[in-house]
Amino acid sequence: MFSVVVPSELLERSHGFVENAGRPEGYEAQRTILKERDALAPTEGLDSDNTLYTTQPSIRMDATPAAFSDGWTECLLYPDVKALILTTPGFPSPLFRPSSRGYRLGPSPNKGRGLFTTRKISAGDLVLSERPLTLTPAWISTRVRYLKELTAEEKVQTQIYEWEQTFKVLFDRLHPDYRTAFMALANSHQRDGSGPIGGIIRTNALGVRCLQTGRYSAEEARTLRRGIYSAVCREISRLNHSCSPNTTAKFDVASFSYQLFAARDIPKGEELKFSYTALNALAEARQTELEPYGFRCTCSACRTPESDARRALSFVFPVETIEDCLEKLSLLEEEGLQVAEEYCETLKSLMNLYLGRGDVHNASKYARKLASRPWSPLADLARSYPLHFNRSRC
Ligand SMILES: C[S@@+](CC[C@H](N)C(=O)[O-])C[C@H]1O[C@@H](n2cnc3c(N)ncnc32)[C@H](O)[C@@H]1O
Repeated sequence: MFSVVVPSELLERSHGFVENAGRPEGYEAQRTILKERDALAPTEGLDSDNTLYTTQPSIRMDATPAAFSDGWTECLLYPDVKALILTTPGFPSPLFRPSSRGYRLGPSPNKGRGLFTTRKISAGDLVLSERPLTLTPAWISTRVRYLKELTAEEKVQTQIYEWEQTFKVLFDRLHPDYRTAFMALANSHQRDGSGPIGGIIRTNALGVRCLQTGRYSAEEARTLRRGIYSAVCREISRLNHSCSPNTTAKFDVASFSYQLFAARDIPKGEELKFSYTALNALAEARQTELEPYGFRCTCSACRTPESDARRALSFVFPVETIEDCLEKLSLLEEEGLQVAEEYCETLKSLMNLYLGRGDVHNASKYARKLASRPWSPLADLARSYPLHFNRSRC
């Protein structure tokens, strides 16, 4: 008998076509997962290593999506994360929505379907907000007992099979309308052993990094995805990828929603896209990151030979003088990287440099620009500066 905790890194390997995919013979699972009836029940006394199925925010058993339009999320999470959610100030606050719907779902050439604007959307505007259908850990420690020594791929396949059983319980808890929406999403993991639910999660999940409770170090979160969650959304998961994205998304714990913002002005009819990869990665590294999604990116950054050098430079460019900052902003803009935190950092530097010169007019201009990037933690800082804000946009 062999007993192994399969590291999450192994899971990353299976994509594309895997020969002999599926559950290897001869293993015995020993997971314990808690199903919960009362979403508001305290978490004290629960085993901190066992995940919990919970509906958040708490709803009545007979709730329907039509009657409760803000929706709710079926979650699989560790008890300390549930405690963090329940004690977040304002939770569960109602969804914050744009004044009118400004997008539609439609066919996107060679990309399946995607979201397109139905009116002009301005930089910094909220495009949509929604509660995810599901929220699951990006990494679950699963101890599996084997009756024979397995190959590395067989271990991965066993783990994938186990995950599917776990996800199936979550899926069965979804409201029938949500189940239909979930199953209608794309699945790029049809031939690597992933089950139908795990495949959809792997194809569509957006990372949630703000549910860290201190159990894991920043390094563990970064390299092993410990404490990071995956949210599958009905709408935002429809966004296709671009290396120069015109939107970015952020999870808000208080309203328990994913929010999508326009990173720059977007004309009517343009496809909304966000980035599935690290923004500072170079073209070949981005293509490698995209392999599990089953496509090669052909966006303009991937087709422009000078892009790599410009992208690399734009992330290391100094911000010591006003001229540096303006040059850096224009490099990032040429790369279409207004969503990068580096862009916001540069706006902050400009604001401070102009303030240092006593130039309140220009300091205010960049403070306003920073304040209109609500996805950045620096936006609040800009709003708190006693500058001459006015209503005009910059
Ligand atoms: C999260 S889904 C995006 C929505 C999907 N297009 C749909 O029809 O629901 C991810 C999948 O969309 C497709 N996709 C996303 N971005 C793409 C791109 N830039 N080029 C080609 N296909 C893309 C790939 O099939 C990928 O596995």
